[in-house]
Parts: sequence; C-alpha cells; structure tokens
Amino acid sequence: MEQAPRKRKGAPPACSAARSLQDMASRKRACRGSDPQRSPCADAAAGHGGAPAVVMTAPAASGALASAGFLPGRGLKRKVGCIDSATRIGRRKRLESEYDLGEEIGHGKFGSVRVCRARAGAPRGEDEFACKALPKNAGDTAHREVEIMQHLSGHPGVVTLTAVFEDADTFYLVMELCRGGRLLDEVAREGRLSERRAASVIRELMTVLKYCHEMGVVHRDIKPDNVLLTKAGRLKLADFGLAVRVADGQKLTGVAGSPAYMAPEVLLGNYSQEVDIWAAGVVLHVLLLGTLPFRGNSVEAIFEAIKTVELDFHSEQWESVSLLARDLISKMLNRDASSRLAAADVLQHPWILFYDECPLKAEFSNLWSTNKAATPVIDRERVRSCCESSSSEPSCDNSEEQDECGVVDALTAAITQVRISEPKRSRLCIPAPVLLPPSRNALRT
Ligand SMILES: Nc1ncnc2c1ncn2[C@@H]1O[C@H](COP(=O)(O)OP(=O)(O)OP(=O)(O)O)[C@@H](O)[C@H]1O
Repeated sequence: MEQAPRKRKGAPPACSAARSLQDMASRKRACRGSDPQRSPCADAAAGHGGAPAVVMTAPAASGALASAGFLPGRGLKRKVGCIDSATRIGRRKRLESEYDLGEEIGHGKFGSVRVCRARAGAPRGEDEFACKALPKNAGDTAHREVEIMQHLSGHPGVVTLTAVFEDADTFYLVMELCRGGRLLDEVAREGRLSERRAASVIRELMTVLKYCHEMGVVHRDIKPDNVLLTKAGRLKLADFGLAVRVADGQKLTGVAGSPAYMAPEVLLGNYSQEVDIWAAGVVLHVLLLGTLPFRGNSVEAIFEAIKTVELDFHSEQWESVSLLARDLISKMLNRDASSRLAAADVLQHPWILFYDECPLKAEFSNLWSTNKAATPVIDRERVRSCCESSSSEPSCDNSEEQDECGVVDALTAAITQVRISEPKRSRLCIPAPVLLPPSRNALRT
C-alpha cells in the first residue's frame, strides 16, 4: 500500500472515485489563483486502486518543457494538474453528437478502446481518434490517467488527450489515434528486432521517459503493450493508469505494475522513477532476444526470479547480440537502483549513440554485425569521406574537432567501456501466462 495520507492545511478534499467532471472542473477553478504546481488530483495519483493518497507535487511544467526543448504553445497553460479547458469535457450526449464511435481496436484491464471519427462540423473534426472507455468504479484510474496525460501533454512521445466525456458509469477519453499498433505486435510479428530498430525504440522511449521523470511522473507500467506507434513508426507512450507524480527524493511504496517488468525495489516497497528504467531494460531484452529475462509459472516465481536470477550474458542466446547492447541491458537491469542508469545516461550510452550519430553508422553497423564481439576496424579515411558527402547531416560538419562525426569516439568509448561480468547463477524458468489474483488489482499482466 502507498504511504498514509498527509493532511494539508487548506488543501482541497482528495479526489474520489465517484467524482464527476463537474467536481473536477470546480477543483480546477480552485487551483487557479493558488500555487500552480499543486494539484489536488495529484494527491489521488499517489495511490491506486482506491489506496490512500499521498501529497504529491511536480516540478514547474514550463521549466521542464523548456529544458526539454519545447516552445510554449498549445496545452502549456493547463499544466496545473486539473482538468482544464484545453481538454474539452462534456456529457456522453456530446460525445455522440461530435463523434461516430467505430470498431474496437483494443481492450485493457479497465475497458475497451474504439476508433472514433469526428462528425463534420465538430471541433477538430478533421481526424480520427481513439476513444478509451473507463468505468467510474475502477478506483481513481480515470482521474489519474486524465490528470497525468494533461500534465505531460505537448510532448511528441506522449499520446495527446483531446477531450473527456462522461455518463453515469463511464468516462470516455478521446485521444490521438496511434495507427501503427503496439510495440508488442511488432515484436510478435518479427520475433526479434534488429539492433538498429531496438536502439531507435529505446532512444525514443528514453527521450519520453526523461521528460516524464523531469515532470515528476513515474509511469510504473512500461511494457511493449503500452508503447504505441504512429503510422510513421514513431513511438507514443500510453496507458498512464498506474502513473504517479512524485516530488524530488520521494519514495513510493505500493506494489504496482506488470509482474515480469517490475523492478526488485518495487517488491521491497521502496522505489521511485528508476523502476521505469528497469522495465525499459526488460523491454530491451524482449526486443533483442524475443524472451522475458525473468520468468516463472506464477507471480511468486516471477518475483523470485526478479530478485535472484543473474543473467548469463555469455550464454549461447546472447551470441548474436553485440557486447554494447549486452552492456546497456546489464546497466539498466542493475538491481541497485541508485547505480542504475537514468534515462539521460541511457541516451548517452555508446550503443544508443552508435545507431544515432550520423549516416555512416550504417557502414559500421554492417561491418560490426558480421562479428558483434569483435573490435570494429575503423577506416578513418572512409569515415571522413562519408562525413564530407553527407552535408545534410548536421552532426557531420567536417571539422577536425568533430573528427568522424563522433562515431569513432562513440566506438572507442564503447569498446573501452564494455564490461560484461562473468556468468553467475542462472535459473531456468518456464514461461507461462500469469493469472493474477483479483485482489491484486494494481498488478497488470
Ligand atoms: N491512442 C490509442 N491509439 C490506438 N490504440 C490504442 C490507443 N490507446 C489504447 N489503444 C489500444 O487499446 C489497448 C488498451 O489500452 P490501454 O492499455 O490504454 O488500456 P488499459 O485498460 O489501461 O490496458 P491494460 O490492461 O493493458 O493496462 C492498447 O493496448 C492498444 O492496443
């Protein structure tokens, strides 16, 4: 369970599951004129599944956005943590008058997701959207999800929330439609992804997680099911139903997430944003090997594996995976949360830089993929001529200082930094679907 609620003098009452949009709108008005960084809804975000709330704060949105390189624009004014006018709210009747609800495109623990098409003449009626129905009796999930999606809106890696409607039993979240499906579907289709594709996915995931963490949000349910893709293949983080806002240094205590992706410290009930990096490390393992690193035929067995299994990076299954990728996974799946890489560190890891830096990475990639464990032979003249011919690439400016677009640096750093520890104990677990006891409603499968 989360920490016990702390009472704030003069604070609005905590959000309740039965709260309507009108209640939330009046709370939003109450927010205006008060400290814009405080959020009554954020109080509810600390708990889940009806758990007691904790007072939560978040860093100044505009500052974090500015530091993330976003210009002030649409949606910034609503970063006060309450439903704001930029996200339209209304009754279900209005939903039906503005949108045609179409086919179901997804189904989650709490409800279904359908395509909805704006009717002619409706505001923003030029496009299709996804409409997620969330029952009001699902605890504070809907309020938390709406509040956090608004708090994060404006980042290209976060699904944009357009409108929220309600009837007596259900909230309807109208959001940006991700036509490329889920990352999970891509993995199911491909089996394993190429290192290039996996690096691109992890880079985009880390960019959005870095933003979430700067905004004081821990997602807590990072997994391939919750990573959606646009038609163009860009990544969008979705499903903020378990996300919470934390202040600097604040620890969470409630066990929440999907068992196979949970960090060991979640099981100990003392954790923060580092859990998202662990989960992303599990995702990277799945992308490169097509299997989960910590498996078992029951939730307890999975938890035991998370606490004890040492990955054997020298075993046969890793042979086709580069040393750099193994190095990154080992640092993301570090059981010591305080030494685990942060999102910004992952973005600077040589494996990510290698696939990100400049067009000639393709040359090295081909060369390297023939023998992943070998030190790449670098033809410096070839690198230079490649850089000179790619004038459209801003990171290749031909200067001596920028020598070889940083790729040689990245590789050199990579080669010297790789430290794969000797194989330790490993345990074989049988992968099996996991059924959770109904009482553990904060867990996801
Ligand atoms: N914006 C969207 N665009 C396209 N498809 C979506 C969108 N949002 C959700 N989906 C689809 O609906 C499914 C369920 O959505 P979501 O994960 O948000 O619901 P949930 O009830 O919170 O699910 P879970 O039980 O996985 O936590 C997703 O896996 C995805 O396939």
